[in-house]
Amino acid sequence: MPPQKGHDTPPPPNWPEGVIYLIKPRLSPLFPPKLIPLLSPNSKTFNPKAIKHPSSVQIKRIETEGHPAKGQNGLFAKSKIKGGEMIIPYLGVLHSTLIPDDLDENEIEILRQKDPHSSSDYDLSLLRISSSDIRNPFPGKHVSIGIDAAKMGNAARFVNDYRGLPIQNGNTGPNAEFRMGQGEDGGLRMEIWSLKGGVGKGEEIRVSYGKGWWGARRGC
Ligand SMILES: C[S@@+](CC[C@H](N)C(=O)[O-])C[C@H]1O[C@@H](n2cnc3c(N)ncnc32)[C@H](O)[C@@H]1O
Repeated sequence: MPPQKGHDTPPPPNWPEGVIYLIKPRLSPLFPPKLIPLLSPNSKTFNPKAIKHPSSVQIKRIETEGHPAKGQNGLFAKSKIKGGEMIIPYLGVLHSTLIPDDLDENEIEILRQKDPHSSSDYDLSLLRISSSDIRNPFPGKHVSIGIDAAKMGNAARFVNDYRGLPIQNGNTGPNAEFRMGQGEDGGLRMEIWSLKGGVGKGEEIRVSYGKGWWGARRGC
């Protein structure tokens, strides 16, 4: 089968149809060029380096009875991952929201609902800066930058949250976490790191999406 149009390179096994495989983050067409120095502090241009699929992880369909994401995919360790290792950067579309300081809560909510990324289950917050931050090129506006992997991303988009997942190696909590990091090119990015105990061969990599993520979806 020829590679799906739009992929950066042929995707890893079990990659779903309809999602574009990336080895570099992409900028949303609406991303303001003035914000690029925030992403690439060492350069005025956005020119990230390619990131290969790590041999330590694989995407697998979840068949385990009782797993709340049964029938979906998850991210699994193909070989043992030691504690405190960077497992994989989270790639997707980098997008931004500018919120004027003088908006009230209702107006902010209307702005949020207009943002197509706000309803994505694959959207991570990368950076928020207040209007008074000296790095902020938009006076009077709060800037948020996110990474949305709903339509395009790498294997990191398959990492599930630990809540409600079956016990694994005596553990029901997360074995990995999101951390802000910098690529070889100095570019700001979000990464998945193993926690202290590491991840055993064959085990699912599980993070916490945070209470806010679940609160927004459960309406609590
Ligand atoms: C970032 S995606 C994770 C990958 C997803 N399982 C897939 O196959 O594309 C987030 C989605 O995974 C599912 N998910 C992740 N963790 C979950 C959990 N602890 N309980 C139930 N669903 C979960 C939910 O459907 C959620 O919207």
